[in-house]
Amino acid sequence: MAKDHSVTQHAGSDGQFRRQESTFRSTIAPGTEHPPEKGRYILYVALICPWACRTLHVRALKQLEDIIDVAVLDWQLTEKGWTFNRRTKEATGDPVLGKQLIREIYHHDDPDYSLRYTVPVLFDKKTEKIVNNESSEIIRILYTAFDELLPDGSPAKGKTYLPAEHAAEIDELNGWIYDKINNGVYKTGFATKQEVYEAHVQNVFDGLDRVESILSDGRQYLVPGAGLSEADIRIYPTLIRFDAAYYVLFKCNIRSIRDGYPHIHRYLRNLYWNYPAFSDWTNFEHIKKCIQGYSSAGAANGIVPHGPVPSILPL
Ligand SMILES: N[C@@H](CCC(=O)N[C@@H](CS)C(=O)NCC(=O)O)C(=O)O
Repeated sequence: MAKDHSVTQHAGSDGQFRRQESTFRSTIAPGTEHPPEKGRYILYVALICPWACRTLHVRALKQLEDIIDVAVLDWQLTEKGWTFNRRTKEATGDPVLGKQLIREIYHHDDPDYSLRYTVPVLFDKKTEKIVNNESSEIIRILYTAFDELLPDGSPAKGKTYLPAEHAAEIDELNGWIYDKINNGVYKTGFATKQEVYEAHVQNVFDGLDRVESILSDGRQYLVPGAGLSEADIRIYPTLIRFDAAYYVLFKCNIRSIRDGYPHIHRYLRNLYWNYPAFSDWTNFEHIKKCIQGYSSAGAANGIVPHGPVPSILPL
């Protein structure tokens, strides 16, 4: 059996949080161990998690709701990791193996697995194996792997969010947005030394300043020529959680999006209000509860912060 690590410890002795490399990195393709098949795969997710939600947004954009199943975990990251507790109406339990904890899914595949038990997990119900636990790869799998199963005439068929002619530009944005914003908020929030926190919080706001300046020409998408693209899909889950969660929980509070970044705020509300694939899979209740979930040992005292009110402003 794998030895346990501490789920609640995120930073090393130098006060720095370093995200581990995901280890399940297979794909879904015809003729492989994991061929595309309706109803064969399930995504294990927590709705508080931005990495998991990017896979849900793509699942919805690609109209794969009838093809790939979803299991929603409880909102709280406990000392045993994510659980299948069913305290909210969204929580599904584990419909495949009937497990109680996400770590049991990992150990079902690999009894020796001893790294972090993260979501999302893309799981093959037939082989009972984890296909992939890296969201940036899962979304790319979803762009194409199931296209042959989509009905003819479906606008999602053949639609990729990484068009070849814009791939380099999207990758360039992904690189620094990951470092400064997506992962930047975690590096800030999990820092356990003041000077480490100070450096990272500045980095987050440098990143937001840069995004604000890109969007200041009024564009609706980060790469206008590509329309909605992976760059937007990857930044959205962090931006939508920013004021409700990261501003409070991770002390990313130099400015809020709502009051400090008019162009990002406009851009974010456009994505939320005009794309059900984003809003349907944005659950502010779970997002706000995560503050309680992540801070059980800290000053949160089990209280879920009330604001911001409303959770998102109208367009
Ligand atoms: N590289 C992974 C990161 C996923 C990740 O860190 N998920 C967090 C939730 S937001 C998690 O499950 N954390 C549990 C833990 O670290 O114990 C991905 O993008 O898929």
